[in-house]
Amino acid sequence: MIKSKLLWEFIEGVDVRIKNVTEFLNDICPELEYRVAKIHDPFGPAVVDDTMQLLVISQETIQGGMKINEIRKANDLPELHLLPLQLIDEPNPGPNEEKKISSSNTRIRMLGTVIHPIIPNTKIPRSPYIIGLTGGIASGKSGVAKHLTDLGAHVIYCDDIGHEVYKAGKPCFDALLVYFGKRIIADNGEVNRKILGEIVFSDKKELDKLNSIVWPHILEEVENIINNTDKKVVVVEAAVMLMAGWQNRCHEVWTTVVPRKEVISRLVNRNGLTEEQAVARVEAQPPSTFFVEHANVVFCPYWEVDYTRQQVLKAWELLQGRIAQLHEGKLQCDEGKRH
Ligand SMILES: CC(C)(COP(=O)(O)OP(=O)(O)OC[C@H]1O[C@@H](n2cnc3c(N)ncnc32)[C@H](O)[C@@H]1O)[C@@H](O)C(=O)NCCC(=O)NCCS
Ligand SMILES: Nc1ncnc2c1ncn2[C@@H]1O[C@H](COP(=O)(O)OP(=O)(O)OP(=O)(O)O)[C@@H](O)[C@H]1O
Repeated sequence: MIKSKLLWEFIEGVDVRIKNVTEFLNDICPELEYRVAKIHDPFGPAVVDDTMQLLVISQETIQGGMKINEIRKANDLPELHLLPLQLIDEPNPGPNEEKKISSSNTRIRMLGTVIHPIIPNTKIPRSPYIIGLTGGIASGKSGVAKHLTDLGAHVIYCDDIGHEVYKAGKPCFDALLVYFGKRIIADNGEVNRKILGEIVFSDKKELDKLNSIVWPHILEEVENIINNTDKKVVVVEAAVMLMAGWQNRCHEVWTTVVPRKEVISRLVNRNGLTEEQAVARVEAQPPSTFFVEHANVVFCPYWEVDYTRQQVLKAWELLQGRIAQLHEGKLQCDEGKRH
């Protein structure tokens, strides 16, 4: 049920939420007798429990309360007295936030902030500071990367490097030709990515092989660029960051998430896929929760572009504070050379 909610990936597991509710109830009234129930549909025990008398609801869920009474009636149970509570206004709603106090607003406000603590990476030099930017297909990574470029970061696009490393004459070209054969070579003598894509995205074994050939060369090129930049912050944009284990070469991982429905509609509009093909592409990838679980900072490029920019600006300003702390010695990182 929670998957229909905005930024549901931030919602804690049901057991944690039950524990928090229980602690809250104990805190405000230790004598209270209560039972906290997990619900798997919009009604829960309210439609079957004959000991219940009263249902406390919010003004916006009155319809739900009436539906519960309808079902109780059909189940030969007495109707519940409905007690609607007034909604409390959000005193300072930001753009795209709800006008009432709500947990959606709390989740929106987490965007651009550190949601999982940053464990100092002592295996890489402290400068430049490396951000791994990842996320699912069409989740807005490139847009976020562009805002970061505007703010002064050096952005490395791994998709582009991936295309470069198997250009004719480059290190991976022969290896791909030997393994996949002439069928992947276009008339102009270059690798035909459309054909290669069709082969690897329909066969995991082939994708693993392609990755094993190409990833070490992408990483080498990324390290090369990092070693030669004069920027203080480098952003490595890679959809495959976490699958390739490149986060170990970063100080932080940032990710983008947008609702699944929106991703599918972008794939249909941007990539010209049918809805069925778009769903298949999304399902072939790790779920959005995977990216959020592994990320320190999350963006949701779902609304107007300027609002994405605001999320990125917030993250950037907070990042400057962390980098300053690192240089004051409050956070630890190795001084040594990158390897
Ligand atoms: C499979 C290939 C030939 C498809 O080329 P094509 O031009 O059609 O797509 P493009 O490179 O622009 O990638 C589009 C998207 O596909 C996804 N994707 C690409 N490679 C992979 C991969 N190895 N594993 C999972 N998803 C991938 C990403 O979401 C990416 O943003 C090409 O992506 C490729 O050579 N991939 C292997 C190298 C790689 O991992 N590159 C990604 C580095 S981030
Ligand atoms: N805030 C936004 N509002 C509306 N559309 C957006 C927004 N951000 C991105 N888009 C659109 O969504 C699509 C995907 O965005 P983008 O290319 O940045 O994603 P991506 O994660 O880099 O994609 P991929 O990895 O698939 O190349 C683009 O067509 C872009 O115009």
